[in-house]
Amino acid sequence: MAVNYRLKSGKLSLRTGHEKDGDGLSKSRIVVAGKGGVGKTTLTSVLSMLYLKEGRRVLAVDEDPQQNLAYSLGYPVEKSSELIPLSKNHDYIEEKIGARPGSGWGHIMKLNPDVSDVVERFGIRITDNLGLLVMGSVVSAGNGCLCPENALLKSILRHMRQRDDEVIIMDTQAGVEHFGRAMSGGFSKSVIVSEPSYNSLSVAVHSSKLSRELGISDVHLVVNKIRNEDDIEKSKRLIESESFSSVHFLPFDEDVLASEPNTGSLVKGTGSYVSAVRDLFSVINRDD
Ligand SMILES: Nc1ncnc2c1ncn2[C@@H]1O[C@H](COP(=O)(O)OP(=O)(O)OP(=O)(O)O)[C@@H](O)[C@H]1O
Repeated sequence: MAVNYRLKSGKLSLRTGHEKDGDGLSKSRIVVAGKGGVGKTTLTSVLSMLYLKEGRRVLAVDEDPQQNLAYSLGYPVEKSSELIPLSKNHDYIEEKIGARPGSGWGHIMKLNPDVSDVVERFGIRITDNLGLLVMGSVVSAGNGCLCPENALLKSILRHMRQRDDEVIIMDTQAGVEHFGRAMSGGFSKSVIVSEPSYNSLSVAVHSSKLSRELGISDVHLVVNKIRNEDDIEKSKRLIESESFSSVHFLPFDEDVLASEPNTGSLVKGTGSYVSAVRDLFSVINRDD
């Protein structure tokens, strides 16, 4: 099956805010976005593991309310009650923002608090080189509610410490608010995941435009769960109007479903999905 097709019109390596550490290794910050259920968490997890295999440190950030990234990375499901997202940690929110969620109006909120301690205090160490921060999200009718939870999440992305040679990779909820937060947090690349359907690709094209408008211009598209050549041809037509840094087609692979919830076994294998993700991995890191 054809995978990792790259659009001729695609621009490569437009980057902003891309830091290098003392050894010249890139301090990448990657945001993974897309419609619900398209495969964002699985991909975030497999990419994280590929970075680990290269000897990099990874801080995986879960901004998806489904909160499945932990299990996908190997955190025991039996310990789920210990996974409290930061958006629900009311004591920390009050300590940093000066207001408790749900405490009503009339408080003066600190909008730029020092949250550089967040990874040390609340990060979950899954392995020596793999940390996880479960952010959670704020469900609100409109975008960007001015509530203490949102103020905290925004500050965390802006100020969380990134260690030398560490990659930060963030799994997001469906929607677009996270691009604003990611940009203010210095994210340099977005990986937009879609299925090969009209609705899903429309969201992907819209997300790509927003990502660029909000300052993240290195945008890679992943069309996941490809079952045949028709899926590829249809997808190419539907994304014609948009230019991506690269476009990748990942096959539908029963092994992915069988591996749930922990993607560890996938990465050890040579199945069609993980092989295609390895190609994606080398393209998104090509210029780092
Ligand atoms: N290439 C693939 N082949 C087969 N199944 C896949 C593939 N990629 C992901 N899946 C399956 O699709 C389902 C959704 O995947 P995942 O949870 O990663 O998506 P998501 O975008 O993070 O979802 P949500 O938005 O609900 O958090 C899972 O059951 C996963 O195993």
